[in-house]
Amino acid sequence: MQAVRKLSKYVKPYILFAIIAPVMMLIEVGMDLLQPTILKHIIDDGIAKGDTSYIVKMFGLMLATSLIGLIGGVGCSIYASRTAVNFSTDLRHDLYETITYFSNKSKDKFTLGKLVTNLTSDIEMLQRALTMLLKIFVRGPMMFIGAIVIVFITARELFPILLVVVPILAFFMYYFTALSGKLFYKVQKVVDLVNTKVQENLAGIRVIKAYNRKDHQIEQFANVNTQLMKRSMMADQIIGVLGPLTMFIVNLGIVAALWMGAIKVDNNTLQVGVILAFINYLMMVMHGLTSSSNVLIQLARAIPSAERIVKVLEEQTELTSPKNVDKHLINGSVTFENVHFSYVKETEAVLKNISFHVNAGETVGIIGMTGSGKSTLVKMLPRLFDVDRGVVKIDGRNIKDYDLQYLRAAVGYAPQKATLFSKTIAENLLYGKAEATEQDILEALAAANAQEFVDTLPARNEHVLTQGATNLSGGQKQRLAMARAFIRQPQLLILDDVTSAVDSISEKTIQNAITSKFAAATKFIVSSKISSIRHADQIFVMDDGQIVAQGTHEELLKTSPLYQEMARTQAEKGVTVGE
Ligand SMILES: Nc1ncnc2c1ncn2[C@@H]1O[C@H](COP(=O)(O)OP(=O)(O)OP(=O)(O)O)[C@@H](O)[C@H]1O
Repeated sequence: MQAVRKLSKYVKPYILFAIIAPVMMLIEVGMDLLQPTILKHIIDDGIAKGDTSYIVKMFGLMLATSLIGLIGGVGCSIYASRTAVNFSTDLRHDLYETITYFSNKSKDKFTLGKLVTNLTSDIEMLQRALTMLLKIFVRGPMMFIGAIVIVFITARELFPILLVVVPILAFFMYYFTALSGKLFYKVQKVVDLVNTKVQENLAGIRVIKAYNRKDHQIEQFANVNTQLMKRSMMADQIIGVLGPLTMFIVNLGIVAALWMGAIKVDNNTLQVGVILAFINYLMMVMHGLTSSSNVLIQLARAIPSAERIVKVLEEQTELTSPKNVDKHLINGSVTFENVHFSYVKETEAVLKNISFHVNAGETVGIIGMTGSGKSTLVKMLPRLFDVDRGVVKIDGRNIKDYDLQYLRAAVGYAPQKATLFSKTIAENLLYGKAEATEQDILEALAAANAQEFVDTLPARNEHVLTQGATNLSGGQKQRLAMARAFIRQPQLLILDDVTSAVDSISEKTIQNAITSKFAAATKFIVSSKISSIRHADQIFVMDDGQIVAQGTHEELLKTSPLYQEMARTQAEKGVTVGE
């Protein structure tokens, strides 16, 4: 419930609509409540007495109240949906923004499937709940209370029936409403699982096909799908009992009213119109209660959604950016002092006691076994993750003391996995530098040795990439990702294993371009190939989260057994280690 209160601020800008909607609903309910009484008068004072002009007058009144009720109902629907749609649009916007600013740790914590559920079905659930709340929350109780009061005033002879029927109805409504909250919470959990599975399977569809795991994946999906089916079925069936059950109780009430009424009419102590009006009001009592309970069920379903959304909105980004810091020009010298880092708290560190200093403009090669922490080390520079212990400094200043945006603007980072967007090549490069000119784009593409293949595409720079850039080869993707880092003209250039899928001739061209065009930038080149880093000013050899050796290519060939081993195996495999 606290989550609902926290989200109520999103209704505030539309508070006027949110007030008008229930007021309009009051008008509709008021008119609805008048109908049975008018009917009673038509029967008892008009038809029974043969007073035609009275009957016509009452029909006119009935029509007028119906029309006013219609205006109230339509008005309520319009304003309720205006409030709810605006509420959900604003909330979706904020949620999306929050997720965009998530730290990588937060992104790993909330799975993609959960975040997609948050942005789609959770918000939709809240929108529906709000619409119902504004439309029906007034209608239900008003109709319920109004009908009871009118029966007490106009059909007191049959009032005892209400005294029996209403508590029974109320008990069942309460019971089912409480139950539905628990049931739908369980359903939502499986919806998360289904979304995560869909997301994962679709993203990895090529691997699944290549490894002939289609049947296995379909079977896995079928399992979660069956779980969802079972839980949804259980929830729907249990909640589905409520409707017929309430109708049954009301029917018993009608039978009792007819029986009691018939005796009283026979004794001339009751008029027929009163019985008819009572039956109508009894139905209204039931509708009032059912719609109130429907709103409560919808709210109960929306509460877990609200809680999940609030959890995302309140996720503390561990990365904080200091305010109003002076933005002196970044030169690019880098110092790591006793840096420790682990992705998951209380697990073995991925970076252990890393210390080094790199002068601005130097090239650092990072090589090591798979999983030794190379990518993790370079991710500390643009603060994709923050160190657990120790300090990372740029130009002698702790990177946490830099404005985050400013710091990142100085870094050109081409990650190991070339993530490109389903936009044109030019637009993808503009992610690196929004204000880049056509000339900048051409130069960046040339430096990444990508111009040649881009020129062969029919629309060249305007060639639209598919989602995940599946219409490019691995090496082409890597070259575009590199061009995106180059176009920034960064002070710190980080290339994380970006030439693994690039042929050796192209790699040589790229290396030459980096040396000539980015002479002033400090360059971190992660690679598993010695040929990619052998000219670096310093090479770090990493093993199990530590820098186990450091020096130039020639020095390491003499001093580091691990480096020697890598050089030997790469030479045996025919990988060029030297020129
Ligand atoms: N997001 C993450 N969450 C948890 N653990 C992670 C995450 N990313 C990497 N790791 C773990 O951290 C360790 C170091 O990973 P890292 O990617 O830095 O290695 P690497 O040396 O770059 O490997 P490779 O050469 O295979 O790219 C590995 O054991 C890996 O499983």
